[in-house]
Amino acid sequence: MFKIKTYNKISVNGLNRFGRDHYEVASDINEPDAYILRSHKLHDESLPASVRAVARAGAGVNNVPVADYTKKGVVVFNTPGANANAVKELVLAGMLLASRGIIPGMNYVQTLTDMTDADEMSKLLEKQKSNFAGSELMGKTLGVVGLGAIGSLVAETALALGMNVVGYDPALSVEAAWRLPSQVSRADNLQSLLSRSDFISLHVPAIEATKHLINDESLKSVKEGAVLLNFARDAIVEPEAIVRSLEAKRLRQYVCDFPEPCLLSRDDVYAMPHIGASTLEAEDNCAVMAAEQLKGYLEHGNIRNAVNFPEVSMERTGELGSRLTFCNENVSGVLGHVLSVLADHDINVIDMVNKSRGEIAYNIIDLEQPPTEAVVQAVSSVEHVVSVRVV
Ligand SMILES: NC(=O)c1ccc[n+]([C@@H]2O[C@H](COP(=O)([O-])OP(=O)(O)OC[C@H]3O[C@@H](n4cnc5c(N)ncnc54)[C@H](O)[C@@H]3O)[C@@H](O)[C@H]2O)c1
Ligand SMILES: O=C(O)[C@H](O)COP(=O)(O)O
Repeated sequence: MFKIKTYNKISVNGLNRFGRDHYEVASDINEPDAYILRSHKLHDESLPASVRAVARAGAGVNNVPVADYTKKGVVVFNTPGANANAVKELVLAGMLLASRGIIPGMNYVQTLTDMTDADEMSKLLEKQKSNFAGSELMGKTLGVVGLGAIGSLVAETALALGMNVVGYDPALSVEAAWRLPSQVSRADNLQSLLSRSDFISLHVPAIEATKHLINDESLKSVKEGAVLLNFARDAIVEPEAIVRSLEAKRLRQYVCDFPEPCLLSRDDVYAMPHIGASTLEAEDNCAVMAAEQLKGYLEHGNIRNAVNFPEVSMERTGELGSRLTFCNENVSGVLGHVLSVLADHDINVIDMVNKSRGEIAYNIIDLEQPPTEAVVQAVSSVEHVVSVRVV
């Protein structure tokens, strides 16, 4: 029986993937084997020794102390791309809201509650509507910072609307580059993108390198009257610098999914309560993907879409309970040492895989027979071995 502790509201379609004959799933559970969560912040919480894996049903893992968990041999998963379409659609809404007098126009209409005559109301609205005129997206330039799962979809949609798209992503993966429409032109640096764009949309992770990427200095490069959209994370922008740029009428509008106190009560800020991924579809996609990844790891030791461990998977060759998995510090000699422990105990290896990522290595070894507790203890005692499981 595996125990899964949930944080946040996780889609039931995802949680149902954990068959209750083999899984206990609850928000309040002792000695869990794994967590499944969304934005709940784990930094200030101690981690029970029983936890072997954490699945973030979503993209950003800045709410998880990944480096610390890696040292403890805890695998951290996310669900790449599973909520990208939801965010893309909201970014599109954000661009439209910033281009047309939709919000002020609708707010104005709601002030006319004293009017009783429809003809009179119609005449008034026809007279007032010029106050809410806007402009079109077609022909404007969108700068996309970060061309991963969300950024590439935003770029594609903008092109379909007749916009020009310029992108900046110094860490672009080969896979992401293949996904990118060829019409996206490449900016050599952030300044170049900012100076060319009427709309700027941020789609980078919140990591040390992106902290306050948008600050007083970078905002100097922004084209006068540009709109900045931040559906990525609060930490990527310095909010006071945004306010200064809006006051100076350099930025025309800031549209974001991460409100902060200094941004409130301003007509030039449209702030949403972190709803980028809050659609039925995205919540299902993320939860199902997170659950399947956890199951693959807990039941078979396979790792798919971890942010801190290598991608490792191996067909089972032995019976249930005869697969040994372990992770170790990525130094030479550990695997050899473990294999000699197995040989010393007369245990034959049927199949194995060993992969590393940064400072960690991970191994799956299928054995001819289930290892005894003494064997597991002996493997756990090998220098640099961080954690061992039998599945
Ligand atoms: N508002 C929401 O509800 C919501 C939903 C999903 C994701 N997000 C946020 O959006 C981020 C991106 O999500 P994604 O699914 O596209 O992730 P992703 O990993 O597919 O893409 C991120 C891209 O950013 C690039 N990047 C990294 N550092 C960069 C830098 N300094 N400058 C430019 N590009 C850089 C990476 O190379 C990658 O291509 C997430 O990390 C999360 O913080 C928010
Ligand atoms: O990084 C993400 O996937 C988003 O910010 C979504 O967060 P949520 O799952 O809390 O809505």
